Amino acid sequence: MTRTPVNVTVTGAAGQIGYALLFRIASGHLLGADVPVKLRLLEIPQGVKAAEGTAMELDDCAFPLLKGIDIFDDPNQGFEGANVALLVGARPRTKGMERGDLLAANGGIFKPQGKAINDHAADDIKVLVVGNPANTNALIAQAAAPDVPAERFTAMTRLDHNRALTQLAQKTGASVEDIKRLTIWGNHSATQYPDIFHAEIAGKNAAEVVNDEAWLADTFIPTVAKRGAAIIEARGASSAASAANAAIDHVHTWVNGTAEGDWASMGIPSDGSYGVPEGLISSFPVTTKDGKYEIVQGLDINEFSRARIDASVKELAEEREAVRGLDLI
Ligand SMILES: NC(=O)c1ccc[n+]([C@@H]2O[C@H](COP(=O)([O-])OP(=O)(O)OC[C@H]3O[C@@H](n4cnc5c(N)ncnc54)[C@H](O)[C@@H]3O)[C@@H](O)[C@H]2O)c1
Ligand SMILES: O=C(O)C[C@H](O)C(=O)O
Repeated sequence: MTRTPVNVTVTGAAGQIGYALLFRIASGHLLGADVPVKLRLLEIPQGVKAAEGTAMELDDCAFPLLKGIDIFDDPNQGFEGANVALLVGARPRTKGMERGDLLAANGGIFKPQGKAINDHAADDIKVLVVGNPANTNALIAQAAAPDVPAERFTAMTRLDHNRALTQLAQKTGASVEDIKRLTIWGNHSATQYPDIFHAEIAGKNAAEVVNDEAWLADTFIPTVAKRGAAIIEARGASSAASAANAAIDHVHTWVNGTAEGDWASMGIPSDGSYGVPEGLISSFPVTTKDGKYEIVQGLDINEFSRARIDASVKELAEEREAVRGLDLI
C-alpha cells in the first residue's frame, strides 16, 4: 500500500542543526523506515540560497522516502499542511551571551510562526521547538495558536536527557542502553535538573549504584546542565549534530512510543503535576503511545530533587513573566 507522505516543516533549514537534521529526516530516522516524507524548508530570505544548496544535496542522495522538497521564506506557506514542525531557526547563543538575552531577540520569530501554524498546519500538527530559549519560545508559539491543542507544542530537552545518559554510563561503566527512567526536569538551561533517583541501571536503582551524592551534586548535574555552554566554548558554535540527533529522538519517541518500562524527557505544557504551575512548558518524564504522551505520575520527589525542580520552574515562571511584559504571549 502506498502511504501518503507526511509533511515535515523545518525552520532554520540552512543553519547548522538544519544541515545535520534534514538528511536523517529524509532517510527515515524521524518517523520510521516505511514513512515517506515531504520536506518544507522555512528560512529567512538571506537563508534561502543556502537552503536551496542543501535541497540539491538531498536530491543527490536519492532517498527513496523523500517525496518532495519545497523552500519558503513566508511562514504561512512554510507551515501549510504541516503534520510535524521542527522550529529550529533562531539566533544561537554565542560566547558570553546569557540565554535571557535571547528572549527578546527570538520571541519575535515564534509569535508569527505560531500564528502561521494555527492558520495553516494540518489538524494533527505536532510541534517541537529547538531554537532557544526553547521552552519559552514554545510557549510564545503556543499562545499564538489558540486553535491548536496546547499539548501539541513541545520543547526539546532530549539532548539533556541523552547527555545525562552518557555521563551516568561513563561514571558507572554501564552501557547507555542499560539505563532506563532517567528524567530531565524544568527548563532547557543551566537550571535544569537531571534526576537519577528513579533511574535504573540494568534493573538496579541508579542513585544506589552511584552512591556518591557529592558526585551527583558537584559533577553530574553541572556537567549535564552546562554542557551546551561547554560545547560552545570548545567548538566556538553551539551543538549541532547532537541537537539534531535529539530532535530526531524526540519526535520518533512521540510518534512511535516509548519502550515498555522506560520513559523519556520532553518539555511539555504542565497540567500542574509535581507542583509545576499549569501552562509552563517544563520538562517531565513522559511515556508515549499512539502519538500521545502522558506524564509519569506518582514518583516520590525527595528534598534534594524538590529544591532543584523548584529552582528551574521558578526560572520558567520568570521567563513567562518577561515575555508577557514584551507582549509576546
Ligand atoms: N534545545 C536544544 O537542546 C538546543 C541545542 C542546540 C541548539 N539549540 C538552538 O537551536 C537554534 C539553532 O541553532 P543552529 O546552530 O542551527 O543556528 P544557525 O545560526 O546555524 O542556524 C539558524 C538558522 O535559522 C535561520 N533563521 C533565523 N530566523 C529565522 C526565521 N524567522 N525563520 C526561519 N529561519 C530562521 C537562520 O537564517 C539560520 O539559517 C539556536 O537557537 C540554538 O541555541 C537548541
Ligand atoms: O545554544 C545553546 O545555548 C546551547 C544549546 O542549547 C545546547 O544545549 O547545546
